[in-house]
Amino acid sequence: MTHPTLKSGDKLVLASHNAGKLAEFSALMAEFGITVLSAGDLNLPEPEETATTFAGNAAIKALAAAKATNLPALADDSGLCVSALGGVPGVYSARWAGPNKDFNAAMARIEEGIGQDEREAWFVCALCLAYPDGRTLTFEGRIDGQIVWPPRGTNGHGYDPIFEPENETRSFAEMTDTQKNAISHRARAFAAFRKACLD
Ligand SMILES: O=c1nc[nH]c2c1ncn2[C@H]1C[C@H](O)[C@@H](COP(=O)(O)OP(=O)(O)OP(=O)(O)O)O1
Ligand SMILES: [Mg+2]
Repeated sequence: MTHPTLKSGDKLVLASHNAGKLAEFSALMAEFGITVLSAGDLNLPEPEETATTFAGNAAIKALAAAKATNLPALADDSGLCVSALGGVPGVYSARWAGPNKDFNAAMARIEEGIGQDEREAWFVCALCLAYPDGRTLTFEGRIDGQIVWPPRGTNGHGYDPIFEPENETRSFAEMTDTQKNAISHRARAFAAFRKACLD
């Protein structure tokens, strides 16, 4: 075993205000004995996500939380990239849903922008682990698939109802948390984080 950066009993701040992500992380983190505190529990502000890359925004969020709490912090920046839209909404995925988090409108906007035979899309997740002293480690995961219409399923969050991963017949929203966590962009980024920092 190499030197783990986090061990059982350590505290980790999950620097996300997104309930759907937090539910997925709590399942992924369950077996490690790390005490997870969320940004919402700690009343941490949501920093502006001013970077143009997922990794850049994950670092902004993780560093802000680590400095505010004096604890290591893990942030997730993620989004849905649509090939026919040149990779948009991408880092703007949350902003497309607006302040009221209207993902029905955001999903319709995607469908309106693409044709019947240009359905290719992928989810990206960048995870950044930051320490109060400013050190950072970044990990990425991606899953390819296609945009389906109409939206299908009621599980999950965000754009899950219109994303069908490749080699699957169900959308993410038709899968259980366990099924999604076996293949998702977030799970793939988490596996890299886990290998470097937890195992
Ligand atoms: O597995 C996913 N299934 C469906 N939709 C997803 C997923 N992963 C990211 N997404 C979409 C929705 C989310 O709103 C946006 C990420 O934006 P992003 O800024 O990283 O997250 P956020 O603002 O919701 O919470 P926070 O920044 O506090 O972690 O991309
Ligand atoms: Mg955000």
